[in-house]
Amino acid sequence: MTMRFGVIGTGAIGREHIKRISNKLAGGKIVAVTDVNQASAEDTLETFGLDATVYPDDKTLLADPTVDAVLVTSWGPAHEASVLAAIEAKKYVFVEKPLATTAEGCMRIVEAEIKHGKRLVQVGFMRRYDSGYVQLKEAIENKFIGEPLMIRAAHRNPEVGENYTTDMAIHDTLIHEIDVLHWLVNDDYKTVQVTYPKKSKHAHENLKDPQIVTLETEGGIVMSAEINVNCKYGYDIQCEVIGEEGVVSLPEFQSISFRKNAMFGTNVLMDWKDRFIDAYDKELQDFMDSIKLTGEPNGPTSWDGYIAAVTADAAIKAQNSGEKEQISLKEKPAFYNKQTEAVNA
Ligand SMILES: NC(=O)C1=CN([C@@H]2O[C@H](COP(=O)(O)OP(=O)(O)OC[C@H]3O[C@@H](n4cnc5c(N)ncnc54)[C@H](O)[C@@H]3O)[C@@H](O)[C@H]2O)C=CC1
Ligand SMILES: O=C1[C@H](O)[C@H](O)[C@@H](O)[C@H](O)[C@H]1O
Repeated sequence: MTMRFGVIGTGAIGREHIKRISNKLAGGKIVAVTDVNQASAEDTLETFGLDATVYPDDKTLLADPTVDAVLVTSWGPAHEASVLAAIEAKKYVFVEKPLATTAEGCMRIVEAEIKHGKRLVQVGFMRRYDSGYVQLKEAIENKFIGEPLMIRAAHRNPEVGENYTTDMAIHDTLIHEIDVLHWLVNDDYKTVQVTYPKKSKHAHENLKDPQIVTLETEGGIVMSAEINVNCKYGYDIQCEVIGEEGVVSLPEFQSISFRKNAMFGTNVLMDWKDRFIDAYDKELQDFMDSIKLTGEPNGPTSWDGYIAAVTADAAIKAQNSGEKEQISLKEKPAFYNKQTEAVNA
């Protein structure tokens, strides 16, 4: 049975997902698209050879009985309304981060999903499908390094535009580390603090860059995450877990090495599309496969989206206070307690 997708937001990642569902993954088909920029939606039909209907907005797209599931790949502030409308329409939803831009918005989605009675939503925290992070989690779970004590992470972009703000470093960029780091160690966050090293000359006037975010978990693990969005040299994601008896680190992205002009080196990627290309494929294939197999998606849940939103809110508070801020989560509903493994990790 082919899963028929409607796409809400045909921009950069929306097009990446249209391409992979149409040309690479098994079991999906794009049957509907919409974008507030209608020309963008129209353009996808020819660009990707889609046999799909262009709708004026998410509501009319969701009313299409041939749509089984939607991809919410619009701007973050638009996610909550589209996800709630999809749940109301009893459609499966794959939503790119953030689930919603506020913790309250995430809770509205959690409550709507619980009221519906079964999981419909998967959040696009794709790093949980990245083979490097999966290997880190296996090493930790197998006690290969003993108990994890500390984590050092870095999220480096080559550069960002003038529209990129200091708080985006948290809710748009570091949100990936916020989700994946507590998942790695299976521990809840307790506090967060933000410090600002010397400002990079490449950071625009109104941006504090780089930033160092220090997270502490309930179990006492201390995580230091560097956000550096004008590093110039590449798109570079680092993660090192220091344990009682050893250290495990993300592998460098696979590339040939070279010897030339008295130099020895390897290539560094410049774009997130390439660094996590396999993880994007796996998360969407798992979304389709697990729904077909169990009737529910089993990737990152709306509750994971809530945890990320609460933590990001506290980190943004810490950006402004300079203090160690508490991270206070509501009690996790039993509805989200079912442990699941990716169907095709
Ligand atoms: N998982 C990941 O690694 C990544 C996730 N993202 C997330 O994906 C989302 C989209 O990001 P990009 O594709 O980079 O942005 P983009 O700006 O390239 O595309 C967003 C599209 O959504 C459309 N749009 C905005 N509001 C809409 C609405 N209410 N209804 C329909 N269409 C609407 C815009 O016209 C635009 O075409 C963001 O939430 C972003 O955080 C983006 C890049 C990477
Ligand atoms: O979600 C993303 C991308 O995946 C990159 O990791 C970030 O650097 C970017 O800011 C964000 O939009």
